[in-house]
Parts: sequence; structure tokens; C-alpha cells
Amino acid sequence: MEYSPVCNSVYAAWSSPVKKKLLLLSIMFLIWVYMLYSCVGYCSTMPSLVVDSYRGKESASLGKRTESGGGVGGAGGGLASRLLTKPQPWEDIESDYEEPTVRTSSRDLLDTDRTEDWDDLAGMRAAAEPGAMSSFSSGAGSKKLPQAIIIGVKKGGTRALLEFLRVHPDIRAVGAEPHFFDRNYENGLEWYRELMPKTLEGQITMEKTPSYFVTREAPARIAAMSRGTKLIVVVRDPVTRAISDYTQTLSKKPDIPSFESLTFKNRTTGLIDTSWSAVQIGIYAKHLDNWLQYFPMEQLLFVSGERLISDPRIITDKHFYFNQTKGFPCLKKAEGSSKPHCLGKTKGRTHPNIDPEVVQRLRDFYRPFNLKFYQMTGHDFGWD
Ligand SMILES: Nc1ncnc2c1ncn2[C@@H]1O[C@H](COP(=O)(O)OS(=O)(=O)O)[C@@H](OP(=O)(O)O)[C@H]1O
Repeated sequence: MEYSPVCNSVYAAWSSPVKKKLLLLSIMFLIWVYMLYSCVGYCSTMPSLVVDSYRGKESASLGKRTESGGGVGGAGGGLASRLLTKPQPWEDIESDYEEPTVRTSSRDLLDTDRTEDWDDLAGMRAAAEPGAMSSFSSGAGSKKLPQAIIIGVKKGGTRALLEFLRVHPDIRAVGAEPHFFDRNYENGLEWYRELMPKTLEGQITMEKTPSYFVTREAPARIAAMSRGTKLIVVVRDPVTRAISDYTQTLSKKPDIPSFESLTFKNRTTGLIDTSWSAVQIGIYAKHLDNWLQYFPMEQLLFVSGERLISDPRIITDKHFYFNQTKGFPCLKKAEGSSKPHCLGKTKGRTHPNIDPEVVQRLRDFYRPFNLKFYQMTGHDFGWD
């Protein structure tokens, strides 16, 4: 049988062992390229791509806002960008709402505050469509200690901030409040790390536990973990915050004394009871002093809880709509979902009417502390 020159060379190529290997490698490379191509096509159908397109615009628009003096009060505007110090590669995100360790291994995580948060998270879970990409990427990355923590303040709007931030593809957050630096510290850093979602190179790990801000030991403990940790504080008018705090307790224990009677040590003399936590948490200047013993001011970021409601665009401008029924801004698309999402019914409660005289007395009480706080942070939050 005669072979054509072409057949001959093909035969020669097949018959040489080195070339055989080269051919095999080429085939494997082609298969790998094909798989990668299929995956990219698949990813493009995921809702999270919306976030991808936000990313480009966000860096432009948020950058501008930070420059134009968003400063402390508008800190949220550049928040995601500020947390992300270098350009990040696009990676898909997986849902944070499957965290059996957090939900079952710690009794503390079932306290009233977190139960509230889990109400919200249940809502988020329900809103989230099971994304096949989530399971595809669930094994990717590794768990890291948080580089940024929302440390307070209770009832400041911390849940809203975290849920808004985590829409960003490069921010991954644990859903529940770990309470590591106040109640679970003895469990050790590995326990804490285990609670975190997996992150890929360049993504930021976050958590929020509002009680850290008023926990004496928290600054030293966080500094011991990493002095570079970014600390975010959502602050709200301390009087409204106290009423919000009281409203939360009242919703669980309807028999507690009135706000008015709890406010005073002695109503006749008008002496405020500063040992009542609802009052004490709002003395922001005092708590901040404690943090400044361990962290420089540049490490702390203050977000106005009021602006978070009136102008959530300080986070990003295209992800919100104002829900008239809820009376609050809500996300057009929750993380990992294509459906709109508002925070749960435990966020945005109707406050009871408080005697205006008591409110005024509290305003007078907080004024000097607020002024000190404005001086310390270099920002007037406008509560007085
Ligand atoms: N978008 C949006 N939706 C709903 N609620 C919002 C939102 N933004 C800020 N807030 C305000 O957040 C307040 C609750 O604050 P926290 O999440 O920090 O509370 S907690 O400490 O975690 O319990 C909550 O306080 P109350 O209004 O007193 O319930 C809200 O006013």
C-alpha cells in the first residue's frame, strides 16, 4: 500500500513518542479551554453579573463622592472602594445563608439580637434562588479572619449596612453576629475563622457585631488579631437609638417599665440613669476613647445611620428603591438573588410615643458628649 506524503507525515507524527505526548497535551489543553469557555457562558446567566456591572460604575461614582467630602458622615459612599485597596478580579459569590456551624454550635448565637438578624436572614434565604453557581463555587477559596468589622452601634443600622455592602462581589460576610470579641473569645481564633465564609484572593471578609463598640476588652482583642483591621461604626442620634433599643426590648418583654421611668435615676431631679444600657451605649465619645487607645482614627470609619436611611446611595446609587410600605430603602436584588429584598419586620419598627420633656432632657444630657464626638471624628452628625 502506498502512502501519500501527508499520510506519511501524520503517521510519523503519531509514531514519534515525544510528538504523541505533545499531541495529547494539546488535546488536554483544548478540553480545558472548552470547559473554561462553558463555565464563563454559564456564569453570565447568573444574577450576580448585575453586581459586576455595578462594580465598574461604583468605583467611578463612589470615588467621586468620597473626594467631594463624603467624609465621615458619607463614609459609606467610598466604603466598598476603601475596603478594597487594589483592583480585584471578578469572582462569583456564593450565598452566606447556609452556616450550620454558626447556627447550631453556639448557644450565644441564638440570643434575642441575633434571632432578629436571623429573621432577616431567613427572609434573605427565602428570597435567594438556589444558584447552581453557588454550589459550583462553594468549595473555592479559604476562610480568613475578617479584615473589616462593623463594630457598632446597636440599633444604628448595622444590619442594613452589612446587607448593602455584601452586594458588592468582593465583600463576603458572615450572616449571623459571631460575638467573638465579647462573648465567645475563649473559643479561640480558629473557631472564629471557621465561622467566616470562604473568600478568593482579593475578596474582603466581614462580620458585624454591634456590641463590640461598647465592650471594654474588644479593642485590645481585635488589635491582637490584627492592628490593620478596619473598624466600621454606624452611629445614629443617641436619643432615637435609645428609643429604638427600648422598642426592641419591649417587643420581647411587654411588661417592662416605661421608657420614661427607666431613663431617670430620679425623675424629680432629672438625673439620668447612665447605668441603663439604652442610655449608656449612646455616649459615643466615651466608648470611642477606648478604641483610640488601640487603633488610630484612620482605622475607624463612621457611617451616619440617618444618611443610611435617607440616602443609601452613600453605599452605591443603583441598587436601591424606596419601599413605601416598609418606609425604608430596600435592595432591588438581594445577594445571590434576582428578587427585591427589604430587611425583616424587626428592622424599622414603630417607636412608642415618648414624653417630649423626657426626650428633651435626654437631648440636653447627650449634647456635650455629641459635641465631643463630633470633635473627635471631625464630623458634625447633626443630632443637636
Ligand atoms: N434599609 C433599612 N431597612 C430597615 N431598617 C433600616 C434600614 N436602614 C437603616 N435601618 C435602621 O436599622 C435599625 C436597626 O439597626 P441594627 O440593624 O443596627 O439593629 S441591631 O443592633 O442589629 O439589632 C432600625 O431601627 P428601628 O427603626 O428602630 O427598628 C432601622 O431604623
